[in-house]
Amino acid sequence: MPVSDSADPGDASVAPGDRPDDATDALPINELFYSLQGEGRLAGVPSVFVRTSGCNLRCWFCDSYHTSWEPTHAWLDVDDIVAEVESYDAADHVVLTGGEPMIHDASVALLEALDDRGYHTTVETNGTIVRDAPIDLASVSPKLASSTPTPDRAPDGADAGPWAERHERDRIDLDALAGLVDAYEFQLKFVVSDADDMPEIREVLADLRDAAAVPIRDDDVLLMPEGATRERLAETRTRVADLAMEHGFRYTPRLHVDLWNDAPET
Ligand SMILES: C[S@@+](CC[C@H](N)C(=O)[O-])C[C@H]1O[C@@H](n2cnc3c(N)ncnc32)[C@H](O)[C@@H]1O
Ligand SMILES: Nc1nc2[nH]cc(C(=O)O)c2c(=O)[nH]1
Ligand code: SF4
Ligand SMILES: [Mg+2]
Repeated sequence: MPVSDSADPGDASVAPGDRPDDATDALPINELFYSLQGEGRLAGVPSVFVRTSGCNLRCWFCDSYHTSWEPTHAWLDVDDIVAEVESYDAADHVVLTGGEPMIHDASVALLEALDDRGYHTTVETNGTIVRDAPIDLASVSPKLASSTPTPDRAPDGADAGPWAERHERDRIDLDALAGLVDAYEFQLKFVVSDADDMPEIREVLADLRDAAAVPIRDDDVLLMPEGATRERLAETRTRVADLAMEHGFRYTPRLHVDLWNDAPET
């Protein structure tokens, strides 16, 4: 279901002005669709994707530009989202993603409603916000320095502007990361462009192992090649696979890019 219509000015969240007054349990939804989980330890599992709009970060490479740099969405009540999810009869997994789904209070109500109906829930999150919700897999993708937008490195036509500083300030929050790994089944999914990313991954991991109460195994750590197109993935995936073997971490493909070139609703 394509549901993007109203445009926003592109601040951290979505513009409050276009939110219906009675929308206590509503979410700004950019798209809702049925596909295969393309990433991580559940890659290949048929899943319904609920993509919220609005993000507190601005990765230069964001493959969901219309939820971050230029957010678009329609406001949907949680009940209506659940009904749409239920219309995909074959699915028993739901992936809540964005944008950053954890910036929205109503994500908790949605996850509770999905849990009540027996769905397995994955939340795709940048790991900067912790909420208490029924999450079966916290798919945490901490953002490295190489994700920070700069005047030379921003999506086409976008102005990194104040986001360079803000993204850099907010992208790693060790307390939030520790809160997530302590509370939920988790995977840590790092977007990797090249070998220069590895020292920071090892540093974040060492700090997180100190901060967390639970063990973080090397196979909880996934290296995902940076690339929103087949062409770009062809440049990154083999070197990222080699890095996974060299460091003893897990590699994750991006099946939806291989299969559908990351077209909308895939
Ligand atoms: C669009 S984000 C939404 C969830 C959350 N904001 C986050 O970043 O984890 C979904 C996933 O796509 C990854 N991602 C975004 N752009 C990418 C790109 N160009 N190449 C590889 N992974 C990318 C993110 O790191 C995250 O794991
Ligand atoms: N097929 C498919 N799998 C995905 N796994 C995580 C995604 C996301 O954008 O969060 C995603 C996505 O956009 N499509
Ligand atoms: S944190 Fe996620 S949604 Fe936000 S800009 Fe980065 S990849 Fe895009
Ligand atoms: Mg995606």
